[in-house]
Amino acid sequence: MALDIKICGLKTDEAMAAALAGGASHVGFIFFAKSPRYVEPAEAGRLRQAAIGKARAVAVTVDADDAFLDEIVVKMRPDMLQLHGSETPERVAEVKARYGLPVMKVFSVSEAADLDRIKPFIGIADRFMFDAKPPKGSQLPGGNGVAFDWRILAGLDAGLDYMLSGGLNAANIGDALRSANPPAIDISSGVESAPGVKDPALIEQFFRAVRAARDDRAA
Ligand SMILES: O=C(O)c1ccccc1NCC(=O)[C@H](O)[C@H](O)COP(=O)(O)O
Repeated sequence: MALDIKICGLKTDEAMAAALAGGASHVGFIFFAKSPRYVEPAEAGRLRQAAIGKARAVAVTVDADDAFLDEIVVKMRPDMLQLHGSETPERVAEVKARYGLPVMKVFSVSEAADLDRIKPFIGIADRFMFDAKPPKGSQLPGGNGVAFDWRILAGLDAGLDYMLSGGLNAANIGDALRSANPPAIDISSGVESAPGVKDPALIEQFFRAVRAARDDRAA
């Protein structure tokens, strides 16, 4: 089974090139002003050109209003919207209808009971993302480089389409894939040399680690 891989928080041509060279299926752009990964919608629109025909460009927003989403959709032309705030099922449905784009709804989790929160979104969100809860005091709902216990995902319905996210890196991706066998993964801090600074060498190393883990499983 193909594994989708999203590299999130891209801001430079070099990082985009490394993500695409590694085989990213998705590239993510952050529209949350407090994030060190924030990009202006027009700049994301320029950067995402390199991904056309290669990877899906994802706009990551946090409880964004229609005016901001309109600007992002017009200037960036995303292939998908990632809703990383406390959007309700009604809001997810509204966003999908307004833009006609697939929506990925994010849930921060730490224990199996947290997974029940997806129930009202089934049939509305196109995909889910499970990320770690932000550490106390963090200003960011995502991109914190913190992992959760991936084993809680093992009980999910086998057909559920989701991305495993939170604190992944080249050293732990093998464990994550073995523990949860997810259909897709997402990474940001784990391929950075400093907050918001993507390192092409770390991106390459991450893809190598993913391939090695998958080769091990196939052997
Ligand atoms: O990355 C951010 O700065 C960010 C800010 C606000 C909302 C979401 C954000 N990131 C979303 C992502 O999809 C990240 O890739 C995900 O949270 C995992 O991040 P990390 O633990 O650093 O790999």
